[in-house]
Amino acid sequence: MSTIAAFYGGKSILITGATGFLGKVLMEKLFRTSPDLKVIYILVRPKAGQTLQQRVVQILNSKLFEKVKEVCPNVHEKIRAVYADLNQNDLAISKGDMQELLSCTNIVFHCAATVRFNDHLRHAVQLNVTATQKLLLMASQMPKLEAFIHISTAFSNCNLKHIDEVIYPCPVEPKKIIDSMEWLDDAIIDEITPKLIGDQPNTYTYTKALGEMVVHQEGGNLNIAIVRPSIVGATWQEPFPGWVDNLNGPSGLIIATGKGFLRALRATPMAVADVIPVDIVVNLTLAVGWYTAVQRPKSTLIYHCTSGNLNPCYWGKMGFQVLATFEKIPFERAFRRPNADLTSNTFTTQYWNAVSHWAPAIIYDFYLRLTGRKPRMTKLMNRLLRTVSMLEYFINRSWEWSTCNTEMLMSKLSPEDQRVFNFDVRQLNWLEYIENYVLGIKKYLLKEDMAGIPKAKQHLKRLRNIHYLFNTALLLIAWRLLMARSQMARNVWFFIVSFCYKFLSYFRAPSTLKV
Ligand SMILES: CCCCCCCCCCCCCCCCCCCCCCCCCC(=O)SCCNC(=O)CCNC(=O)[C@H](O)C(C)(C)COP(=O)(O)OP(=O)(O)OC[C@H]1O[C@@H](n2cnc3c(N)ncnc32)[C@H](O)[C@@H]1OP(=O)(O)O
Ligand SMILES: NC(=O)C1=CN([C@@H]2O[C@H](COP(=O)(O)OP(=O)(O)OC[C@H]3O[C@@H](n4cnc5c(N)ncnc54)[C@H](OP(=O)(O)O)[C@@H]3O)[C@@H](O)[C@H]2O)C=CC1
Repeated sequence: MSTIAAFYGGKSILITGATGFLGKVLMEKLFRTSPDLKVIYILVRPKAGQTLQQRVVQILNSKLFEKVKEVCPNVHEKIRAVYADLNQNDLAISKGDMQELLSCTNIVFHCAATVRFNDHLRHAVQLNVTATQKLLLMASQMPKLEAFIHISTAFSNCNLKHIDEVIYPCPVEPKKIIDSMEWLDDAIIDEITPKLIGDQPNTYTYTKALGEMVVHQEGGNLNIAIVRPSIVGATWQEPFPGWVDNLNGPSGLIIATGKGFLRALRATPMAVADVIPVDIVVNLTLAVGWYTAVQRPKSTLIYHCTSGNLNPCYWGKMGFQVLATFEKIPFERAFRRPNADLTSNTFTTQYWNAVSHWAPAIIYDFYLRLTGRKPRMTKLMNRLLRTVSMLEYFINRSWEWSTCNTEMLMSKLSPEDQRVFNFDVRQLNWLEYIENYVLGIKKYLLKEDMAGIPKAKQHLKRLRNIHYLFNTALLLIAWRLLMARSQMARNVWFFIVSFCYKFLSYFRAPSTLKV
């Protein structure tokens, strides 16, 4: 029997961000391995016209939870959705709910965050810093609390090249930032944001670093640990390979490449693609929860959940494998054939942007206009290239994360726990993982049917023929124009034609002799 699974049995667990990518996989694993847990409280807000209950039902009815429903048939009774909005100062939790949470919770997993790189600083601070502060305050009033696990990111200190499992000081104290957000107006915040974030690339990594500092400063006597995952990708093994349900990290760019929109990317092929499967992150997080509660380490331990130092994959290799997978498993209704280049040269990137992104988009919009339809490709391209520019920082650099605490924890696990809560990234086969990732995007994100693959392949063949035809026509037109204007071009043309003629006559002569 797994010690970790047994530990969560009978426990009341509070999860924030349970409706997010990581939160859902965390909840699934908890129910699957510890079906006898008492209750999982999830802090949820209504969204997109759905009530809390509708959101929970939607999650439970998804493919991700199919196995859980077999192992834990009464799973719906064990989830308690609590209305909360972490954007509000009091978190908008009702008095009754608050009392229940305070008196019953044994473990807190704080996953909620805004992960948007370009979020307004006020909003990012509210969610990633102030809400963390409020949750710590709540946790300090929970008499039965055994551990508080905070999910941060390995990129919270991405202004450094080598990152240890420690909290680095912030140039401005989080408390001062929180205070200033209360009285500064949006325009002034916009103005000072670049100065405040300094050498951090965006408000997300900046506020995640502030969030860690808040945990460090205001954790008091709580039993706290911080997990820092790198770029979280689709599931590796559990509950099944390739599950993913949002565009974050590489997923959006894989779609854009597979659909033929993205044909070139400013990325360093030899930079480490520090992607980590979401089930590895979840297994580590649950092991950390157990260890923190049972061993009660004297200080707050930080765990890096990264792949680069133990089993590195590079952006070049990843791109190559993604393209190879499209040969076998193409996406439907592609705009162009998937074929992209990675280049670290800015000039080449601009050239490819003009030739491979803007030109086809403008031509296609022209065609749409001619056929009486609304042009949309240039707008889409604009958004795509803006997104790409936001991600470029992370695909042109490599970082080194030390993983001493993570390795220490692995060594403390029994062989059974190492199997059930496997977070050994050395066992991951990248080629297989990437193939399953692309397949998972097709199935679970794009919701495309596998039966449509032959048709998608035919569509790509048609696109290839159009591509060849278009290029040939373009070449002929260019040549015709050149011939009309340049004597030199005419001379070259004459030389080529007479050479071909002589070449053919040479072969014709012996064959005529034979006859
Ligand atoms: C041999 C060689 C062969 C070579 C072959 C070459 C082959 C090449 C193969 C290529 C594949 C392999 C390479 C993969 C590279 C991966 C890089 C990953 C780096 C990630 C690092 C993460 C590190 C930090 C990790 C963390 O700790 S954080 C967790 C990660 N956090 C995020 O990933 C948030 C990202 N997003 C945003 O930050 C916001 O989204 C924002 C983007 C600002 C827009 O923001 P905005 O302009 O305001 O507009 P939106 O409305 O948001 O979006 C506007 C529209 O863009 C859509 N869209 C949102 N996102 C994405 C996204 N990703 N990708 C694509 N589209 C996206 C959205 O759907 C909407 O489309 P629509 O619905 O309009 O059609
Ligand atoms: N994805 C990645 O690549 C990485 C993620 N991380 C960290 O992992 C954690 C989880 O990320 P991930 O699952 O990918 O992110 P998602 O964007 O998928 O999920 C974010 C979660 O936070 C919730 N949330 C956001 N705003 C509020 C609010 N005002 N009130 C209540 N809940 C709110 C969302 O709820 P709702 O559904 O209502 O929007 C959602 O459940 C984050 O802390 C992130 O920083 C770290 C490294 C990489």
